[in-house]
Amino acid sequence: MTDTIFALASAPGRAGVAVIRLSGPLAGPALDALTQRPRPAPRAAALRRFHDDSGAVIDSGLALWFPAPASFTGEDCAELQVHGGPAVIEALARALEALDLRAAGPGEFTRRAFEHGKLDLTEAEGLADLIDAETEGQRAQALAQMTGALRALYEGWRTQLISILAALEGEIDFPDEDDVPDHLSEAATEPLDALIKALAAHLDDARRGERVREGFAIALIGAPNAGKSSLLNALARREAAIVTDIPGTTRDVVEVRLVLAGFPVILADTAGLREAADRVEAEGVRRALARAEDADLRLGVSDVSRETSLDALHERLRPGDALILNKTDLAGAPDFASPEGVTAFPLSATTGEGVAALEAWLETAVRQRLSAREAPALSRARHRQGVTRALDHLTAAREALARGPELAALETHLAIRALEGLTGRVDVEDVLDAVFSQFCIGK
Ligand SMILES: Nc1nc2c(c(=O)[nH]1)N(C=O)[C@@H](CNc1ccc(C(=O)N[C@@H](CCC(=O)O)C(=O)O)cc1)CN2
Repeated sequence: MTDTIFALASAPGRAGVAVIRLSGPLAGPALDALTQRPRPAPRAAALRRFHDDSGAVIDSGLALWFPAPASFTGEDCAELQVHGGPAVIEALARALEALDLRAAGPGEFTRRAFEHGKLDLTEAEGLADLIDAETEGQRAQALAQMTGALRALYEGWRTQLISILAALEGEIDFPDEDDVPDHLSEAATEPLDALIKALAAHLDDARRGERVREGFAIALIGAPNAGKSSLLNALARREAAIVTDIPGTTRDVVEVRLVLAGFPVILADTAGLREAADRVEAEGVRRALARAEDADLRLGVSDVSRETSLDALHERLRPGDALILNKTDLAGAPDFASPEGVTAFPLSATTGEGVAALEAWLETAVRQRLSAREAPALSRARHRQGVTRALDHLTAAREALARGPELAALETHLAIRALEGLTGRVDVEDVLDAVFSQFCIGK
């Protein structure tokens, strides 16, 4: 028989109310034993006293009963909404253990919901992301995924592939020598081409969904003492990085997290780019360059009161990046050209003059690059790998068509399997373990 599990579903610590959730065949009997009263009507809250095995009252609170299959997990479930004190929760946990229930591990409730078909793997991931969401953009993306946006997309592709596969298999079973190429082109070529296009477009999204989930990376780069750390502090509105007038003060990468336009942003200050004085600084410069390379957007910072040529900095910037002409308080309005597609911002990180204009521009840039589109975005490396694998098999299927249906059918079948791995239709035990172990206890 399946274990019956319980867990604190609300956050641990003192709180107004704590929610303890039960799932499994003993949920109903445990509720009866704790309350010593008739079970509440399904999904309706009832005020009850909760007793331990000696009959002593632990607390009074709300009891809820969710009979299978109409529950979050699809099993019999119950909820105890009690006073949120650590001793209350501890005493209830001991009473539940005495009734043969066991404490749940991370993600166990959601895993049971998945196993009972209440949600697919992408929806479970969306639920985990919703719990982790700290910004509005993350919340909106996670909610869409939790309510089936990616599931619908991947299941839709799978359905189309199944009819393509049926056409190819029909061709294998009943070959019609005369018009095989025609038949195949009608039944498979065009739909395959359309799907290849759709999967490629889904992948070619500048990693938008992953950026929303993990953070949009902005790197500050420039010569030593150009004012990168001062700018980081000005944008973070706190003294996150050490600022001195000694060139080479920042040796490693310093990160701050910001929210711009409702999206998470990781702003990284890096070591100044110059011939390093020692091995530690050299490593700092190497890390600075690597960070600049990987960032979604670069802010090239220059000191216009001292620097005479920005050529070296220009080389590191790409269209869409910004050139910061810093220290206008010392130099006045600077006269430097910026590379093609790079926006220049004269400002003073110390006085704050011009910083608001940069902030407004950054906010627009992040919004433009990360805002939701009509089609849902893939949000994890797992999705990217699965869709890439499906696309590779579809491309192989398309190429194989010219040589008859057999190989094309095999490759189409493999593409279907790749999509089924994404939604969790085919059990991939290690993938399930990886997904559900990221959940908190009680979810
Ligand atoms: N107190 C409490 N609040 C909560 C949850 C919970 O478990 N308990 N949730 C937990 O995540 C979220 C709500 N999600 C839920 C999802 C499905 C069902 C559920 O019972 N589904 C049944 C019946 C649906 C119906 O009555 O229409 C089903 O799908 O069959 C309950 C909560 C957020 N708030």
